[in-house]
Amino acid sequence: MTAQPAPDLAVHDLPAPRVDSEVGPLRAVLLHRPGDELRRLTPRNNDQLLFDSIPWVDRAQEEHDAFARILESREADVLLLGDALVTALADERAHAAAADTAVDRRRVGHELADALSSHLSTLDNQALADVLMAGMTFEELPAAEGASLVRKMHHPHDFVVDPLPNLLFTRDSSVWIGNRVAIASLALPARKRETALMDLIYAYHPRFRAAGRAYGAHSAPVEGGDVLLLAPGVLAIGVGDRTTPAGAESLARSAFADGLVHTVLAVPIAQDRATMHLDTVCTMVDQDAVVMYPAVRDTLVAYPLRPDEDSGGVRVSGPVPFLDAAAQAMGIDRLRVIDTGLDAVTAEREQWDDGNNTLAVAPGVVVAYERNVETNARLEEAGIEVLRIGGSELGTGRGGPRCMSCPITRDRL
Ligand SMILES: NC(=O)NCCC[C@H](N)C(=O)O
Repeated sequence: MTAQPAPDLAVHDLPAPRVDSEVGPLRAVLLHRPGDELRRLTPRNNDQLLFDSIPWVDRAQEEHDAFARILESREADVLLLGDALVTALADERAHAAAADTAVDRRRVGHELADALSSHLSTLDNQALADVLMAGMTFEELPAAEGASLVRKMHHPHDFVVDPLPNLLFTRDSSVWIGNRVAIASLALPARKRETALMDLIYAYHPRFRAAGRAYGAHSAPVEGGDVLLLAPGVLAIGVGDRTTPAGAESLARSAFADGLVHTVLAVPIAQDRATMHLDTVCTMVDQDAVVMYPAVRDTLVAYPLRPDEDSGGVRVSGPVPFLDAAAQAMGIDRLRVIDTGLDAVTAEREQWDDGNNTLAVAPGVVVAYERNVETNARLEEAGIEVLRIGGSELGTGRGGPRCMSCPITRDRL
């Protein structure tokens, strides 16, 4: 079996992939509607799978549907990752490669690996996509497959293929810079396999066939939540819990080599769960404005990187204050900071609940979680339009509207 042809896609009617900023009007975006992978979370595995509690899945889906509707109401075409994966699997090469991305021989042993691979190859596109996203337990593997020692010794509820509950955070696994896509190299074991799924989608979905790649999925870790396109030609890359210095340097090298940017600011951030990515403390809300966690406002620094014309490599300077370096690279007098400026406890609570993690749908218009009442009020006082969404269940994975979205096309400013 079993790749079935994809339905005809009117790919030419869709806006061409291209992202030059954080705030240009959003025209196409990749989201992931949370599904059965969230139903795998238990109090025993949620820490390892990077969730802080057990989400109520039906409600999470409702919250996510409302998020998608808001983006559509602002003229953004919403592509769902699950649909994109099924479409990609319609290509026989993707279907054949998919089993390899799911079968970990070291873990399941050679006997079972072969049986599992051949079982996966018999699945239709939708069923295979479901396993790739939601994983599979030993008890779900048909009894006839692989009566191995590994199978006998595992509990029936153990995973033979791990679920990927963090697919929800499409921001982290790929990033568009100009007309190229960088597939992230995710740092933690719970998310590493997301890279392989993004690789299949970008290689085999008809919509992305012409897309060039930047960086390399097997380079040092870079996660998209750390990558902010401050202005055309200017990237900020957070370096901390997830993205490593080597990852930032290798993305910079690649973006310079492709002529996508002229400056990269490598920005050290604390290696804590609360600040796992740069976009947990700072996101752009307008062409010249960010919302920022006050605790980092005056301490954030940057190491500016520029192409070294002589060596063809990367020249580094700094550290210098982040806000100054950003304004200079962006060619503006100053970067306006809407700091959440509240009392320290409220600011800390709202930062934890992704108050700083907004998604701009146009300059001065952002989507934000409604629960961050004080931060949203400060944004509105500063003239930013705030489109509120519920996130009580979505937020259990510690990510907000920016984390849950990968812009594919934004209009140029
Ligand atoms: N850009 C982001 O901050 N993404 C949120 C990712 C949350 C996810 N549970 C993780 O720990 O990777």
